[in-house]
Amino acid sequence: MTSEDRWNPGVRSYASMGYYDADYVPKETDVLAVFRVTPQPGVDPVEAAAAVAGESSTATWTVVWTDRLTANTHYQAKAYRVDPVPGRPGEYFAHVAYDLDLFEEGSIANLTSSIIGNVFGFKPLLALRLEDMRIPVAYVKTFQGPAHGIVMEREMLNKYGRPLLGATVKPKLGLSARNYGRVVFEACRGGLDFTKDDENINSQPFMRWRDRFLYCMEGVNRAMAETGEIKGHYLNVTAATVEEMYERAEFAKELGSVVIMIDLTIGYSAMQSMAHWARRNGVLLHLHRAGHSTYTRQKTHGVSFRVIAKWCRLIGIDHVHAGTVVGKLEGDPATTRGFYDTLRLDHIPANPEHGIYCDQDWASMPGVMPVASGGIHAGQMHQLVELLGEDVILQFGGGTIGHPMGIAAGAEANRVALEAIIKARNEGKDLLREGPGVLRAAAQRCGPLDAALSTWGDVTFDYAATDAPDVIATASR
Ligand SMILES: O=C(COP(=O)(O)O)[C@H](O)[C@H](O)COP(=O)(O)O
Ligand SMILES: [Mg+2]
Repeated sequence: MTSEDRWNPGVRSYASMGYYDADYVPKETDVLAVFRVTPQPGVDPVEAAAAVAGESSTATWTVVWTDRLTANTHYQAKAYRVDPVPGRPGEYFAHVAYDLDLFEEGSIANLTSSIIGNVFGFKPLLALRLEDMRIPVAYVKTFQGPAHGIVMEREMLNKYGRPLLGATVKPKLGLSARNYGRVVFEACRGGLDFTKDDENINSQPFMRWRDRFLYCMEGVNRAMAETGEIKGHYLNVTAATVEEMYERAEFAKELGSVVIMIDLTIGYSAMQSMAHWARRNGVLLHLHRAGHSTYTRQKTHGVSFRVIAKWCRLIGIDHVHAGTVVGKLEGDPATTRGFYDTLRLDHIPANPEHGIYCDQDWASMPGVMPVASGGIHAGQMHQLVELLGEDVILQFGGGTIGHPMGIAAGAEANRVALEAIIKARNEGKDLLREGPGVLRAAAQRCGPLDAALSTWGDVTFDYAATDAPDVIATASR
């Protein structure tokens, strides 16, 4: 191609416009993205990858002469590697590099408007999934990061050496504020560290937010007085406007709450505003990933949750739901491990077996506390600790509130099970093999745990995972 051809008016391939460069060596400061591209029949995978690079950076469908008024090649994203996905005919991993200058500092809204802006609707692609991103340290440093982070949270709560325990109040909707507060009190006095509003508890006619906050904090304060431990209830401040969320958050702080909660549905800019508020006000920020499965679960189209996890860490969330593996909701063990590593570690090397396609260096940005929640119970405690480690919040909603002897007994069962399993871990026991025996032994001295094991001990959710990594063979498949 002569340079004159490149600027002839009309339509030409994205690859020939410069959006594919097999020789490109990414710079340390580039933002990298790995997409799973499924081209339409007859569309060349390299051209499809170039189109993704083009449409997510500077290109449109035709040559435009105004490109020549810019440092065009500098601003063009470049697809530099296209590999077939193992075992998935018709799908390709396309690696794309974006110069740092394409993005506004500290803005997930801006980053996402490029990377997942238009391109997911592009007709020549049957489907498109953002699998992973490498956020360069130069860009990491433009974000606040977790309002407090894992280390600081443990200091604030004065709780070390074990996972934290929580419960989502059930039923999800319909309780009056006073009864809701009773559930909070019972669960906290029984041994949990936290209780939690559900994702869809905001300010409905059956319970307005101010009443809920008052009765929840009454429950938290009474439980703290009774147990001598710090307790919290994630007061969900999700609302229609950011102004309203600020008002609710201020009231939570005024009542002495250590934590507030938001839902992913509020959007990235609102999340960033709330993260900045949380840092300014010394209140932990819990995020429920409500809605994420609409676009994270299916392998061929959408955005992997590992990317959402990275964005959450940059945004400044302190807690984020990240899966249980053994519970009622989607969670392949290897993929979930990738999410947990992304949230907690300082440096994460590429490891396709865990769905991690790019090295990620967080440059000491604090870690986000992952939350395991959704259909878990005390009988799984050994698996949860083995699979998810220590820096995690284990949340048993039904698995506390559904206990046959009552809510405080449900909480006690979970706390005793956890402490027995942590003791066994500290003694070097093999949790997966010996864990059930450890739990049975603890249940002999704890009626509530005995009742939990006989009610739920056999409950499992054994379904094939939808979102397992595509590598040659993994232990999880
Ligand atoms: O209400 C619950 C769990 O209740 P229960 O403990 O009674 O099943 C949460 O909304 C889910 O955990 C969310 O899922 P995820 O944590 O995967 O985002
Ligand atoms: Mg829920």
